Amino acid sequence: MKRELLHTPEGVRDIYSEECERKLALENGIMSVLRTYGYHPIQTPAFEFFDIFGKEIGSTPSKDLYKFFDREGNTLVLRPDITPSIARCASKYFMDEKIPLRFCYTGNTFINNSSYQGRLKECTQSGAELIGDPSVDADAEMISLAVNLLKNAGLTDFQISIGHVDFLEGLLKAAGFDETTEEEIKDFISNKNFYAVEELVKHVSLDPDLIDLFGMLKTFMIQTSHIKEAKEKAKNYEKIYLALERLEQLDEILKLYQVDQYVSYELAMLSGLEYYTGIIFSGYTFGTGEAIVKGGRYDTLLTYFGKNAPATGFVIVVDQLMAALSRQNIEIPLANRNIWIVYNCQNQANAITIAGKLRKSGENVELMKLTKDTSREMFEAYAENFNIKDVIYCL
Ligand SMILES: N[C@@H](Cc1c[nH]c[nH+]1)C(=O)O
Repeated sequence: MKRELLHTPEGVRDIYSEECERKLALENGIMSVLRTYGYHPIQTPAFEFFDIFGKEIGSTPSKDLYKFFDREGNTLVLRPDITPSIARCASKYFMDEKIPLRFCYTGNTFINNSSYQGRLKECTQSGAELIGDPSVDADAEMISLAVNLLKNAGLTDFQISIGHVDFLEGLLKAAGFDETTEEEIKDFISNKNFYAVEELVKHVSLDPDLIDLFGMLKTFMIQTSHIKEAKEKAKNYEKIYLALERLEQLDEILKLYQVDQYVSYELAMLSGLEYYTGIIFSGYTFGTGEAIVKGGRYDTLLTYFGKNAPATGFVIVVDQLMAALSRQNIEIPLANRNIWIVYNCQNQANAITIAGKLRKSGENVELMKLTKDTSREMFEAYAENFNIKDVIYCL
């Protein structure tokens, strides 16, 4: 046998035994909370036509997509993100519906990123999308839902950082920078090099209010009092003003949901996804450098599929949440452990009858036949390793 046959490619991994049970328990927990908020489950295919994730959509860059062809010569893509698929689905099946549509899902996404720092190329996301509601109430529902999902998973120490894409967009527009300078500034920001931004801004003659607003980019965990101050300075810049006002309104509603202690505001927040048009947010905790929550408002994405509907949503990155829970020693309660019935040929009928009764009463029963290669002692020893609830011998 070739040893390589046992290997998986870089960036993907097997999940088995208890880890797999924990992951499924976590996913089920997330989905049941999403159901309590009225979200309808939906499943879309793991691969789609290339155009669903094309450049205009603003999803993952083409170089990071897994692309392949079908027999007809169509270019297909393993989904890098599930939101465009839900947008396609909502447009296809609910084109004329005017009331809000709520969908929830769990599925795997595939991004062909560089393998540095052992990043996973296949991730499980559980998420929610709320389509057809332009209001700040919908933004607040998303964020409070994300907080409650994390709390329900057992996390206590986490933060959701919230920003608005129009704060930076508005600043860049008001400053009148050319495209290259805009890109340069965005690069500085994504590398958290705010001094370079200030240097650059200092050397052009800008309204002092705008310079102050640029200065706010470097502050993490902005308080609502800062947002008020910023609004004063943004009076002549509508895009920036409205973004700040939206954040203020959001904060009020998050207080009603009693989740305000888990959120903070970050005006320099950027996302790799270009389809976002409003509030964006991501969640962090100890034990993983990557976001455990990612989301935001995408009011124009559905128009690519012919439906004119605003929308917002988010995902919990299940693998990252699993990693964080494990590093924080937070147990994921497992649904039910197995009972083993160890039997020999003569007692097969009896073993099957007992197993049937136990299964009816809700137990998980695994039948273990004793052969010439196994012994009662062997099963006794294994039972501990496999975290078995009970062993019944029919011998
Ligand atoms: N699809 C986004 C998360 C999201 C869901 N809905 C809105 N945003 C991502 O993969 O990062």
